[in-house]
Amino acid sequence: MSSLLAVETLTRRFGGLVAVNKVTLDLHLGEVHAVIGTNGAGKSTLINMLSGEIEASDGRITLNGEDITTRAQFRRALAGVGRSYQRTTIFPEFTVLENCRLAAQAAAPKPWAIWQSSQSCEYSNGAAREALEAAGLGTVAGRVAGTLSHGAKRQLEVAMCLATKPRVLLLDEPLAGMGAEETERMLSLLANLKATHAILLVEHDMDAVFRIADRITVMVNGTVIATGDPASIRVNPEVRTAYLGEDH
Ligand SMILES: Nc1ncnc2c1ncn2[C@@H]1O[C@H](COP(=O)(O)OP(=O)(O)OP(=O)(O)O)[C@@H](O)[C@H]1O
Repeated sequence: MSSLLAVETLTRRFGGLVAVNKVTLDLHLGEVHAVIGTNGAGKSTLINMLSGEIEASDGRITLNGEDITTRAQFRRALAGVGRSYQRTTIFPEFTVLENCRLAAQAAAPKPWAIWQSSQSCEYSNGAAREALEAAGLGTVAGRVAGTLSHGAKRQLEVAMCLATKPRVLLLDEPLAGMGAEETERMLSLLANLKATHAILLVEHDMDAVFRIADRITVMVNGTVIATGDPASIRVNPEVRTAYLGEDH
């Protein structure tokens, strides 16, 4: 299977600290690839380099075989790399649909359309509605976003990401702060989305990761110590010692 997004020896230094050290991994359509690691392992830095928020110090990122290592963030988004954030990025006073519509418009193929009222923009409306349906929020499109539950807000963030029509989804802790029911909803959403997307999932909820991931990459201090399917990662002695502890 050819990879949609590939990372080769990707490195990021902050002064003397090597936050991400020669990381190599790839993302495939139809796969959830989870990246796990203790606090400070370099997971967010990795996602930030993939989305184009921060520059790589070294290494290469390719999207569909094309080198995008130095491509600006908005150009990567247009090319199909979408991300959600650890922090909530929605506008609480706007409706669910409006939030999605703004995300769609910002990533519209016609950037000049930003001057057009998003309400009357057919493209943004269509993309927003489609994304809300896919994220299971179709019935709350008219609700003011700030009144949603925490779990629904995280779903909205995924919907906003979907509204940009990405092929690659970079998800930074989408389950953070969720209750059991909300977690289930998000996991079934991800299971549905993976058929049409390549998904990178950074997540601290290990039970969820081991259930949903097709592949897991384990990072310690910026370096990948193991990559494999959940069964092989679960029994990997180095991973158990470095990260998982004895209860997995
Ligand atoms: N802008 C920055 N300037 C300097 N150091 C940074 C910067 N961003 C991250 N770091 C450092 O890089 C290392 C990796 O951080 P990063 O946030 O990527 O880890 P993480 O695995 O995402 O952690 P967490 O699970 O807590 O979110 C840490 O030591 C962090 O302090």
